[in-house]
Order: sequence, then structure tokens, then C-alpha cells
Amino acid sequence: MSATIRTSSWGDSAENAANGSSARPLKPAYVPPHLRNRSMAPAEPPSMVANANDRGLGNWGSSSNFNKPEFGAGRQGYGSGGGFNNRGGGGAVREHGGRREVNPFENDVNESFSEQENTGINFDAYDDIPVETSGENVPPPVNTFAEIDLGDALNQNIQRCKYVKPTPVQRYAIPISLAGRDLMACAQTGSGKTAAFCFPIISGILREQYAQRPRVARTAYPLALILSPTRELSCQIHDEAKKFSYQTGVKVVVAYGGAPITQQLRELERGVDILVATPGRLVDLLERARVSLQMIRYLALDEADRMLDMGFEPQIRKIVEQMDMPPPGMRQTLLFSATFPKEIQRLASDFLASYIFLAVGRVGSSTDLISQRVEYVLESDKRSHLMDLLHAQRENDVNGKQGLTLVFVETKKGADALEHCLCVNGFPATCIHGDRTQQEREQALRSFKTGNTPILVATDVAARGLDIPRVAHVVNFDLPNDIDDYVHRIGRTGRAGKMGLATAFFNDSNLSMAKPLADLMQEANQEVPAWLTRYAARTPYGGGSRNKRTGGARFGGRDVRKDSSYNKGTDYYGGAAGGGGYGVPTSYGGGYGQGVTSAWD
Ligand SMILES: Nc1ncnc2c1ncn2[C@@H]1O[C@H](COP(=O)(O)OP(=O)(O)OP(=O)(O)O)[C@@H](O)[C@H]1O
Repeated sequence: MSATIRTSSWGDSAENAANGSSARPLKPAYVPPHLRNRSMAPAEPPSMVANANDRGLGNWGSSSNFNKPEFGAGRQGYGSGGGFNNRGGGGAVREHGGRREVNPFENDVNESFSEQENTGINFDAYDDIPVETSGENVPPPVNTFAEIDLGDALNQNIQRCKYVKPTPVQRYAIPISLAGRDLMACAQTGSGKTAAFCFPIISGILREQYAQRPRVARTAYPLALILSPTRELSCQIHDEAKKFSYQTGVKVVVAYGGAPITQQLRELERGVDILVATPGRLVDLLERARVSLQMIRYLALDEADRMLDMGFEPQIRKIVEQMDMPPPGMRQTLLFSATFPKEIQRLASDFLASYIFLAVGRVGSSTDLISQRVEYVLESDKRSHLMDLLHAQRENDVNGKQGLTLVFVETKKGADALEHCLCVNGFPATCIHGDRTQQEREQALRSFKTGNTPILVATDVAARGLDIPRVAHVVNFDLPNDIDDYVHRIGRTGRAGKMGLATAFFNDSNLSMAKPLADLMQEANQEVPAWLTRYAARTPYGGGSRNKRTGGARFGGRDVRKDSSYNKGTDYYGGAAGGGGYGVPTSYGGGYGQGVTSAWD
């Protein structure tokens, strides 16, 4: 027997709210495994959410405390951070446009390292972590933040963040960057790369006496530019950078597409030292001459391999090479990612001068922290299988503090459809993808983060960089076509010392992923099902043509300059790929050519 319910999808409920109707087609409700084949009363209609922007917990068990900001709220009363030095020039950064600086720690609900919940990163586990550095005169790593002279104000903010020790990537990357060297850094997801590039930039800005910036009306002259592929990630980096630079006088501004440009222009006019941006919006600002890159001293590309992938490469080249940014050698360039395919490394060398290559960790994921499972699920069974998993999760929830579940699908339509299906079956879900308005995207993410809707269905727009505490489970409902994308997706859990679970649904449409997936799992000491090993043996290496990696060097964990074939006959740092473009017939989501609206940006 199936119960019928009325429901409303996210988009529709807004529309319905407008026209006073909420009628939807009738759908059978999900029946949990233990109630199947039983005569039963119609399932309780899920308490669907009235508000189009708030999918609420509905009947999601007893997880009533999802919404509570339990940690760190109201932390304040810190003394003035002072300043590293009295930096001259710069101008606009001291006063924050004459406004009082908001305490970014005030509403800090990041529980990652709270005493109650977390023992913090298990640093001992990292003691034997393999680290590879190459390049000339590599500065030695440090063991503590105290060993590095970051300045009082920044040190105080590090304490406010409750960072006790530097993570392995920070131990190596910060001294390298502070020594003024260009860096290509590869370290696993959730291992603290954001701070690894933010600390040296902030410290450097505080330390240096930069020449007076030009005074051209309505044009901003940032000293540092941090580029990232998605709006949400740029916002996150901006939030982090604001914490790190609190009371230092360093001004951080974010610019990204999909949001009104006027507000961003106003912020820029008030002065900016560090500009965090997505490429599309930045190009717009440059073309309007509202931003000049003439004074850039630091360029950081987060998710650098994605930024130099064919979707973004033309825009990145335009920003870095064709506008007024100082060339390599005159600026410091920092590239970070958890994955660095060799062909991207080659391309990246165009943007670097005498760089140091750093690889921290064994494989391109948080390895032991993430339990990886792969299950054979027919396309037609995926939905019911997912609901079984979610149901079991709910049943096993002993303390009412269910973790969050992130479900990755291939297409935007697929995301909408799955979200709808979950909601009508009583699983509080929301979704994020490139066809949603920016407001909807931000609202969905907020609702997920707070636990109000503990299931987020997402396309690859949420695959990289997002640091969402309490993501306990990542489900690859549709496997990606590229193993690196898999690495980034599962990296949304098992972050910063926490354990996580990743489940992948595999079927015959994923044959090209059999071998890379089996290899990756094996390297991460995960149990590889015998059937997957058989598939892997039968199928040639696939996993995305842009990402063939030779020699077993996982996640590009090897400096491409060491390859005998590297750049034969040309200058070591001259860039092997020349004009870029490495002819990749990819079908990965999100990439876009010049002038095309992006799901990412
Ligand atoms: N030294 C530290 N001590 C404790 N926590 C830290 C430290 N450095 C960073 N963190 C925390 O670790 C978490 C992950 O950091 P971050 O988002 O920078 O990871 P990432 O390496 O950039 O991951 P991804 O590859 O997914 O982008 C964040 O919540 C951050 O606040």
C-alpha cells in the first residue's frame, strides 16, 4: 500500500506561495525496509516546509538541536590585536572605510576543534606522513606557529581560531611562502590549505612597506588576489581571511558572480588589500576598470588544478597575463590543491618563477579518515537504495545529533529531481547547483550547514573546498567521470582530523571508473570489493582523459619537473605547455568557455 502525499518542491513552493496553491502530483511515499510487505497505515505525510527558503527538519527524527550554534558563540572581548608594523602606504586598510570592524568570531559555530567534541587533528598520525619537496633551496619546515614570526595580531587570531599547531601542509608551506618563494602545494582535502596561503599573505602585507598605491578615483588596487572556482568557496575563503586578519588593519573584500555588483563595488571603494574573487566577476571588474592588478604582490589560486583546467584557463590567463598584473618574479604566486595532474602542473609553470613543489600526504584524499564504500546499484534502484541508507542512518542516530549527508549527482535536473523525491518521502533535503539563483544557493548551503535540512543534493559545484563541519556522509549517487573529482567530493567529509564515510553507487555506466576507484581505495587501505577488482581488471584505465596519471604517482604527488620528458630542450621554468590548451574532450560539469555563464562562477 502506498500513501499519497501532497508536497511542494523548493522552486515551486515559492511560486505556489505567490499564487496561493501548493498542489503537486501525488507520489508514493518511501517505505522503510522493515515496514515493507506489511499492511500498514499510510505513512505520515512529511511535514513539508511552508517556506520556499527553508526546508526544515520535517519529521527527521529527534535531531532537534541541529540549529543551535553550540560552539564558540559570543566569544569576544579580545584585546586589540595591534599591528605587525606601522605599514606605510596602502592607505585604505587601517580604518576599514571608517566603519567599526565586525568581530568575525562572534557567530563562530565551527565546532571542529572545540574541546567538547573534538580531540583536534591527530598530529601524531601525521608524523610519518610522506612529504616531498623539490626545487632549489627549500626552506626547512617548522613544528609550531611560535617558530614562525607571523606577528602578534595574526598570532592572536590563530589562537582565536583555536589552532594549536600547524597542520603538516602549514608546517612546510608557510615558511616557504614567508621566504618569498613561489609554491605549488598539493595536500589532502581538509588539511588546512586555506590558512597555509592566507597566513603568509596577511603577514607579508603587514610586514612590508608597500609603495603608495595610485589614487585613481573608483579604482581599487589590491595587494593580494585569491582566486577560487566557485562563489561559495570564495565566500568561505573571505570569511576565513577576515578571521585571520581581524584587528590587523588588513582589509579583505570578496567579489563573485550572481550577487549584485553594486554592493561589491561599494566595498572595493572603501579599500581593499586582499581581494578574494571568482574569475568571471573579476574579469568584469577589470573591464570596468574598477579593479587594477598593478599592485598585486601575492597571487593565490585555490583549487589550482581546477582553475587551470580548460574551463577556467582562458579567464585565468586573461587575468594573470593580459591585464596589468606584475609578471612572475615580480609577484609571489601560490598554487594549492588536493590534486595536481601532471598536465596541469606543466601548464601552471607558466605562472610561476623558480617555484618549490610540495606534496603532503599519501593519496589525494584524507585517506584513513574517510571510510570508503562502493556498492553496486542499478540505475533504477538508486533512489530506493539511497533512502534505505538515509533511513538506516536515522535509525542509528543515538544522541539526536545526526551528521549531515551530502549527495552528489551528475546533473542539475537530476539534483532537482532527487531533492524533490527525498522531500516527498520525508527526508529533509535541499539542493545546490548552477541553475539555482545565488540567493537560493546560499540559502540551501546555510540550511544544510545549520542542520535545518541535513541532506544536501549537489552537483560538482559543491565538490571542492567547502568546509562544512558535521558532514558525516558523502554519497556519490552518480559517480563522477574523473577520479580527482571523486577525491574532492569525498573530501567534504573526514576533514581536519574527523572521521567520515563515503559511499559510492557503481553500475555498468561507470566502467571507466572501476580501475582508478579500485586503485585509489587500495592505496587508502580501504576494502575493495571483489566484484570491483574484477571490473577493474576487465576495463582499461579511465577516470577522465584529462587526468591520466602515470607511474602510480597519486594525486600528482610528484613534481612533474622530475619527469625525464619534462620540457625537453626548453628552459626549466619556461612552461612546457606554452599556450596551454591540452585538448581535453571532457564532459565534466561546470566548465565553460569565455563569455558563457558558469555554474561555477
Ligand atoms: N592548524 C590548524 N589547527 C586546527 N584546525 C585547523 C588548522 N588549520 C586549519 N584548520 C581547520 O581545518 C579545516 C579544514 O581546513 P581547509 O578548509 O583550509 O582545508 P583544505 O585543505 O583547504 O581542504 P580542501 O582541499 O577541501 O579545500 C577548517 O575547518 C580549518 O579551520
